[in-house]
Amino acid sequence: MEELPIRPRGLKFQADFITPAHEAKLLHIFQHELEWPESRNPGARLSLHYGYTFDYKTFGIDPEIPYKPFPEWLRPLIPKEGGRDPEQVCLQYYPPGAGIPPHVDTHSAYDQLYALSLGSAVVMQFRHTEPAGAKQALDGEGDAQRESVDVDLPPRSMMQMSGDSRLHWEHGIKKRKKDVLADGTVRMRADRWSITYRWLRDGAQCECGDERLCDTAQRRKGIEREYRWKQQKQEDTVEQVEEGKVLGNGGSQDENRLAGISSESTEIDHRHHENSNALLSPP
Ligand SMILES: O=C(O)CCC(=O)C(=O)O
Ligand SMILES: [Fe+2]
Repeated sequence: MEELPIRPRGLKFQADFITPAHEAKLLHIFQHELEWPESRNPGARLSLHYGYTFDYKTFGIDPEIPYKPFPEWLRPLIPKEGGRDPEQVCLQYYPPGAGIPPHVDTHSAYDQLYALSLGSAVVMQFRHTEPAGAKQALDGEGDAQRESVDVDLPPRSMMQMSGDSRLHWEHGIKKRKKDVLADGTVRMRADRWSITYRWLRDGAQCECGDERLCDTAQRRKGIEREYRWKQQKQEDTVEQVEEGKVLGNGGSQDENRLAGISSESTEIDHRHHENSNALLSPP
């Protein structure tokens, strides 16, 4: 696959991964043979999952949910570069006007990531937030700087998110019925399907260290903070004993929670975390 010569780096692309005739057969299957879940909100994105289900409590495969074998039509659509079959494949349907909020696919859970587009073309936004103080001349926003890049996803194209595009940029699709292209053309959206392929990361820990986007880095930071907090508490206690002060019971439950850590970890669905600056609770 060819890497696109753009920021974010690491975005690889293959146009015409399948023929229009093959695509037409798939769309027929998607529209007439598959049972889609009932939509809670009319006009929203729908998802069907194949393979294993990831458990966000244990950060491993959910043993409660049986493996769902890949259907025959899916087999020829699996990218070969992955080496082995992906552990998880997600088919999504986007009616015109549907989107997916900006997110990064959970770092610790998943390693490689590919997505095949079918039906309508759509514009996907990649965005990157540079922490305050970084030199790049980007759009200023508060103390951080945000860069946004539109990537057009034509039908039948396969995209791989690797490197920066996988780990350090968020991606999403705006909820709207039309896209405005780089040359100003307004393009109406129609029905779109995508197939996302995910390979589980060995050991379920990511080493990228990006505290904005990486759940492993965020969890480690939380544990480190708690450790420092406990150390400090111990040192204070020793000082108090030495000074002959009266001791409390070592801190209430509330105090023992991590200080200053928000934990809004929004899930797009059960297999997939929408990014937030989420910090997980200590294990
Ligand atoms: O619809 C797509 O092309 C990608 C969707 C996505 O970002 C995801 O499922 O994680
Ligand atoms: Fe994603």
